[in-house]
Amino acid sequence: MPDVPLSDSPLLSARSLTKYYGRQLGCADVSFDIHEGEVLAVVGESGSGKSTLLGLLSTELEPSAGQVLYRMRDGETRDLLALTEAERRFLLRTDWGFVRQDAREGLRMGVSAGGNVGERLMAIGARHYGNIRGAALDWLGRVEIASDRIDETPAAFSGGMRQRLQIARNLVTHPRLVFMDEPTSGLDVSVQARLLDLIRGLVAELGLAVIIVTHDLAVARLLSHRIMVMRHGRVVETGLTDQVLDDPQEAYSQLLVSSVLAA
Ligand SMILES: Nc1ncnc2c1ncn2[C@@H]1O[C@H](COP(=O)(O)OP(=O)(O)OP(=O)(O)O)[C@@H](O)[C@H]1O
Repeated sequence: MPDVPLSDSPLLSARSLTKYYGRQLGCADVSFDIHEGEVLAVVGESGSGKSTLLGLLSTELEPSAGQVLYRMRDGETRDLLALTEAERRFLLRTDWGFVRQDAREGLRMGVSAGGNVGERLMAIGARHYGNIRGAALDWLGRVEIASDRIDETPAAFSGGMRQRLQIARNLVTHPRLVFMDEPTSGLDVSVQARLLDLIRGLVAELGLAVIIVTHDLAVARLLSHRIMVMRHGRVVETGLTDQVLDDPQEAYSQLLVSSVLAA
């Protein structure tokens, strides 16, 4: 578990977030705070509402009720629903990252690796080709992608490399908050371990706040300070990761931890 000093006021606060898809409940009454430098894992079985929650927090989905408050870079805390389109774009392009399970959704598959990283910089106004390429090279190095692959498209990359490229693309703008949706699922165990190591190192080094959705409790254990267990769209239990995993209080969390449930 990374050891990072935490700041005083929350970076993001979810307040009674609720989402219905028609009559189908996505998630209900979810509230929590996250601070800079803090990693929160959201765990639960398939259909428990994890992706819905991530969609609400990142403004991809509109809540049926509740709100998300976010402390902007100027220090002002804002209701995400009340942001202008330009402010929302700034968050999505600069202050937030989003690492997706399927790299094809998080990368531009027809654009070179260097272009994938450089594009995020250009979106925030970088224009100097040499600087952009330099920053892209630097970030490819940090995620352990050899510099001679910079002009290749991610279509030629392995699953692990694609995820590392997604990380570089997201982190190049120095976001404060990164959403991760099952970033290591579907990869071989050894590739997963290397990726988790990399994520863990970068998160600690950069003091990132991360909200990571995972069905894998080992991933939650390795990366997160706090854990939130969800079931049927509701939060069942929340607490420090080691406490919840070593001594779950709720019957459902006990089942989840004891692997009785296929999470
Ligand atoms: N677009 C949608 N339309 C209707 N119902 C949806 C939609 N998206 C999700 N749901 C429902 O909302 C509930 C929560 O789903 P969600 O995808 O958030 O769970 P999850 O924990 O992320 O699951 P998974 O791990 O399988 O992605 C489920 O009952 C699901 O069927």
